[in-house]
Amino acid sequence: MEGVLSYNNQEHHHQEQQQQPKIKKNKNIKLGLLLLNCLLLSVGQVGGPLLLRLYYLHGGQRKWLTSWLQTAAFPILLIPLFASWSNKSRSQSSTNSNPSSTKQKFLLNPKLFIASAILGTLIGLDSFLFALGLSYLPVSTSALLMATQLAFTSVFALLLVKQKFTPYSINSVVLLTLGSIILGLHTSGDRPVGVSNGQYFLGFFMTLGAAALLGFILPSVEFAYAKACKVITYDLVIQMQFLVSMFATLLCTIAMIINKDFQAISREAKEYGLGEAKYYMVLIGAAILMQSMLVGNLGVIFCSTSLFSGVLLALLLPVQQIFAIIFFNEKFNAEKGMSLALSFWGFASYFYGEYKQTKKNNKLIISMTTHQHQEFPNVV
Ligand SMILES: Nc1nc2[nH]cnc2c(=O)[nH]1
Repeated sequence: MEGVLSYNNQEHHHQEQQQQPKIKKNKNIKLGLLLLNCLLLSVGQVGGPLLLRLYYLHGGQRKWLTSWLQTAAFPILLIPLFASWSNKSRSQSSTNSNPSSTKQKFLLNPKLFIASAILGTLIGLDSFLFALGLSYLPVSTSALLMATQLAFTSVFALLLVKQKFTPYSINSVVLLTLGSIILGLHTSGDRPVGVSNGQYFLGFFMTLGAAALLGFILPSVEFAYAKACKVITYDLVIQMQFLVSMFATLLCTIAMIINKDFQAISREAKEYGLGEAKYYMVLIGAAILMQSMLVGNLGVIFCSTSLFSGVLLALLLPVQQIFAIIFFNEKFNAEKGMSLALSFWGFASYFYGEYKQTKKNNKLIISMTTHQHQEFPNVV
């Protein structure tokens, strides 16, 4: 008996040793994916709205066109999708493994398909609200209203995915919200020229609506992943991103057709302040960057949580202002500096909380494994 136990112990130890590098490798892959998605989200969220603003600044007026641009670059997702498919079929043919699984290219079940359609329609609507706000409001007011986005995300994350809050994450939400409010409170760049009272208030409520809607969408994505009844892989996430963007683009395309926006593009290009070629470059650049933002967003939620994605978006608000200072010669003032400092502090607080939690979880796993190993040496 003792021999069997010690044999099983040895075997268990051997398997544990074998699994450890695998677990570590998976952890590293997930960390790499998280960093990549943070980068995609950051580049898109800073650059995309700046290019949309550049479109409005030099004569662009089409709201549904700018909404459409926020998701229309979704066909570029076919590149990673085809790369992954061909990679899989190559590795399967080389190992001669189950050929039927090669056919399983479409990973979404009906539940996820419906979720993607609903989320896509909501994102299309959010894009319109966001685009309208961007055209009627000064940057400062827009930032002030966008400050509420993280609060909305936190509340919906609590309701939908039972997000656990720690003193660090609460501190982070408060600091980041405060940072964005300070950003909005400076009154220098008030109502843009040519914007009427009515348009100003429309922009105000539309931006608030966009903040609330995205605050709802982010935890809903996490909710959809959790309720999918399926293991969520990154391949599946890209397929979902493709569908979500496709449905959002469909909504905006219908609105553009009704509004006769497609016919207006060439006319607008000819009259654009920076010239025709730059007009198209701005549109294409905005579309690619906004797609990058969406892909990064859904990816960050997959690797982490919707709350983290909301925290990152809030941090990027003052960073966007810094880039506006660099590229649009906007003024830098004390409020912008203070907002940036508070946002970095909030972000650092969130990270420290996560770091402490991960350390605690790791300790718990180690002590549980050792305990289980001592109590049930035969259990692998
Ligand atoms: N609501 C909302 N929509 C967006 N679309 C692109 N960026 C944003 C954002 O920060 N908030």
